[in-house]
Amino acid sequence: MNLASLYHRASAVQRRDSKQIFQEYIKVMKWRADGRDTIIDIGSGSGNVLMDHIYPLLPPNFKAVLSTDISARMVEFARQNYGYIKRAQFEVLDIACAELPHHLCNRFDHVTSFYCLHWVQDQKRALQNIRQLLRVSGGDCLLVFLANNPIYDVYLTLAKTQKWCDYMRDVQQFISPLHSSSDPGAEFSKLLAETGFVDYTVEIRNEIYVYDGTQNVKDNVKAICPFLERMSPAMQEDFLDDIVQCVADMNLREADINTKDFKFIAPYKLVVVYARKPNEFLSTMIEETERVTKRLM
Ligand SMILES: C[S@@+](CC[C@H](N)C(=O)[O-])C[C@H]1O[C@@H](n2cnc3c(N)ncnc32)[C@H](O)[C@@H]1O
Ligand SMILES: CC(C)=CCC/C(C)=C/CC/C(C)=C/C(=O)O
Repeated sequence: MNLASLYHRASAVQRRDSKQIFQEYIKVMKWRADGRDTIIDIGSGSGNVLMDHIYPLLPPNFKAVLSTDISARMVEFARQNYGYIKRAQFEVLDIACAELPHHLCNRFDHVTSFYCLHWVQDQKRALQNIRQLLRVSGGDCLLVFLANNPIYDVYLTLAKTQKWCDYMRDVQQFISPLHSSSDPGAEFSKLLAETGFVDYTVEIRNEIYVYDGTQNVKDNVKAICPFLERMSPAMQEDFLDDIVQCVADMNLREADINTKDFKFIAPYKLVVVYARKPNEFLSTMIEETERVTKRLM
């Protein structure tokens, strides 16, 4: 994702869910007795959720918050817009990378991530890295991401058409790994156990978001759709029109008598994970086992 300024403006559902869930979990998270917490946020995008909704709720004397994203353009946009915040830092980071930069290992009291992990196909790798970001003993993470969303069915439908298949051959890479899971909670819980988290909850929340107006839903799709940058501007408009028609064919579009436009209904499943890293002894054992396993592979 690279359209930072558009995402900054067209990300209402992401802001709504992230803010609400953080307000709930702030009471559950294990904040340091000295209040000097360090936080890293994964997939911060334009930084609006982290800086406008999470940062103001952090303990008053927290030490630092690191905003990270795989996209250098997103990181630069966030730095331009929020770099004035003294305790905020900004860094490019692929949470599914094979090896974490050494300076990030075992450094953070908390890992947060909002609306990012459904973009990551290797979620086990991501969880291993998240665990390694946390301080050796303890530390916790709050992860909020999509299990499924109708936009993925729209992508899969259009990818089969003669008209768009050439632009969407890698469509599967952009579908949430849990989109077609019959039990996303169990699937992700298994990953958490396999990556050494011993104390965790996984909630699957059935949510709905209503997009008012055709242009609004187009802007929200445009902000996150990975295929548009492969098309000319004229083709982009045609593609967005076909997305809207596909949504209508799925009976997710309703006439809005007040505006003579339409409302677009998006029912989706949201995964909310809260997990704590085990104590030092157990952590060390797990990391040693992982190192030996890697050497034997
Ligand atoms: C939908 S945005 C979410 C932004 C912000 N967290 C929010 O809640 O609005 C998803 C972000 O995840 C980033 N992303 C995708 N894959 C990633 C990866 N492997 N590692 C880190 N960030 C990634 C994208 O570049 C994008 O900025
Ligand atoms: C009715 C309908 C399909 C509306 C489009 C919903 C939409 C824009 C979903 C985006 C989901 C997503 C991948 C969000 C993100 O990563 O931030």
